[in-house]
Amino acid sequence: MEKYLKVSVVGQGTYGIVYKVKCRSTGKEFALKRYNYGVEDSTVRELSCLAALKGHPYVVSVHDCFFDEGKVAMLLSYVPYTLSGIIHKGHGLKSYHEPGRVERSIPLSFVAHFSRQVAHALSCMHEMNIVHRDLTPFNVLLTEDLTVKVADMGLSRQCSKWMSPTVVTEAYRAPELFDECGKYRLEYTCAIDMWSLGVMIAEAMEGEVIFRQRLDHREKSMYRIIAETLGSQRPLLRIDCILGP
Ligand SMILES: Nc1ncnc2c1ncn2[C@@H]1O[C@H](COP(=O)(O)OP(=O)(O)OP(=O)(O)O)[C@@H](O)[C@H]1O
Repeated sequence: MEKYLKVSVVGQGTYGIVYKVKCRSTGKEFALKRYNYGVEDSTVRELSCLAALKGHPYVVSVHDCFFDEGKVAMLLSYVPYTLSGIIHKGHGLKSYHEPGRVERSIPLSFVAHFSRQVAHALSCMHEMNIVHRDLTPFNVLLTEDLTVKVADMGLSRQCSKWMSPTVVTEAYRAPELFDECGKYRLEYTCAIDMWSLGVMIAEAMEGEVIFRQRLDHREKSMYRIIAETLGSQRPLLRIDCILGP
């Protein structure tokens, strides 16, 4: 770790803290993800999935793994933007401005661009029978030139018949993970990642999180929110935005 200087904290999640660090000799920037706990299942899964996907153009690259202050730490390429930041704050979108288009927060060309790259990464993972299980706009990172880097594989694993159902951040969780009463189901496939991708595409098109508790609603199960949103009068995606006038 002496080789690197911690510059700032760039993220904090359930499993660890992520620092921006600088190599003392080359000045090159990296992200250092230091896990909160010892060598847990999630640590091993994340490392083995990232190792299996090493070299994939749309998956974050891992460069090294060592101990930092007694905890396991992983050195990753530093990727400055999150898809969430771009959708909701427009970070990094300058090069995707389309003159003459109806004003919207996210140009359609960018939606097509990120969807294709995330789908490419998922297709490669699914071919290896790896399911990501936590695909959200916070875990889809983008470089300065807006290349997608899928990150956070802490919940990723080899797909099998029965798996833990308590996965994926609620708003992006596929309906097959729970039933109408909100009870969890153990049987699902890699298809849950495709649902999460679809929800992210809808979020980018609409500029807001699609499946969420509304202030005027009483507490509802996510299953109900999904059913009511998809069954509502208002079309979720405006087809005129896709096809143009
Ligand atoms: N390679 C990276 N470059 C820059 N920022 C990163 C990188 N990896 C992660 N981050 C930032 O840190 C945040 C948390 O990282 P990550 O999702 O890997 O941690 P986690 O503890 O597994 O989180 P979660 O609670 O979502 O499971 C990300 O949302 C992102 O903002």
